[in-house]
Amino acid sequence: MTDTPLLEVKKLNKSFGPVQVLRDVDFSAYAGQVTALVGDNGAGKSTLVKCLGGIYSIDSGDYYFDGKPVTVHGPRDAAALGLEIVYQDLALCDNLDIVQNMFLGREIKSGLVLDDISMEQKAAETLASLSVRTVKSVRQHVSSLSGGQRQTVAIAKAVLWNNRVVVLDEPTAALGVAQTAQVLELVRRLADNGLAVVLISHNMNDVFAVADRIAALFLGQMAAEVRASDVTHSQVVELITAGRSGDLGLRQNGAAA
Ligand SMILES: Nc1ncnc2c1ncn2[C@@H]1O[C@H](COP(=O)(O)OP(=O)(O)OP(=O)(O)O)[C@@H](O)[C@H]1O
Repeated sequence: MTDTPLLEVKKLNKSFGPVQVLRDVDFSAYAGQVTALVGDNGAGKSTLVKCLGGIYSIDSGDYYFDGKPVTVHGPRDAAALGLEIVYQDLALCDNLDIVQNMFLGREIKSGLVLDDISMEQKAAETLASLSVRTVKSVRQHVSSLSGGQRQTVAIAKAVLWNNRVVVLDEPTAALGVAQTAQVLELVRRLADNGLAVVLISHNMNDVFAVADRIAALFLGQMAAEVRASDVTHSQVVELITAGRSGDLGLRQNGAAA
């Protein structure tokens, strides 16, 4: 495991009008690792990832990618760095098949016509590289897929474009037990393939099943960034609900200390 972050923000601040939502937030994501971003409702998780993805401009703070300072002024800048966010609503088109969804807006063309064979091959290769076996045909319409399969397609779409950081917003929120297990396996595989994965989750079982690191936001401040192996479920719950955990000692950043 490398200890140099692929993506890092320092002292990030973000307000909406008079309301300061993120205060001096430090956050890092590492290649080959899953970083769980946890926090109560309204703690600032979505706002943080939208700042990372250039959807919200930041008020102040430093953004580093591959150890170098970068400026992210919009989603295109984040996409150019290789960062993709997979939102809860997945933004898939029901009336299109898997290949069409994966290449939507970025179709491969041969001259003026769509190169369906290349796109089909690449879609199938991407799913195979992620060991996805639940999808029978890449020509299946997305409307016919289960929730877990849809999540899988959205994640595969995110990795198709050589992204280096993939942010997953509650990927198992709407799934049953078996599909949750499949999606978590996929999340783990993304990291094992070298991607930096950021997993927003409220589910402690999911977090401990796949995360290498846990970053806990509390009322817009980073309460702690810790290795998952260094903390217990109840310590993380304390960080989420109280912003601190009495017996975590110096490893936490001390937002509410
Ligand atoms: N566009 C906005 N304008 C004003 N306030 C906002 C805006 N977006 C978010 N907020 C506020 O910022 C705070 C953090 O919201 P955010 O959605 O980032 O939290 P979250 O941790 O993702 O919560 P949840 O788990 O419920 O999705 C909340 O108090 C929210 O009301």
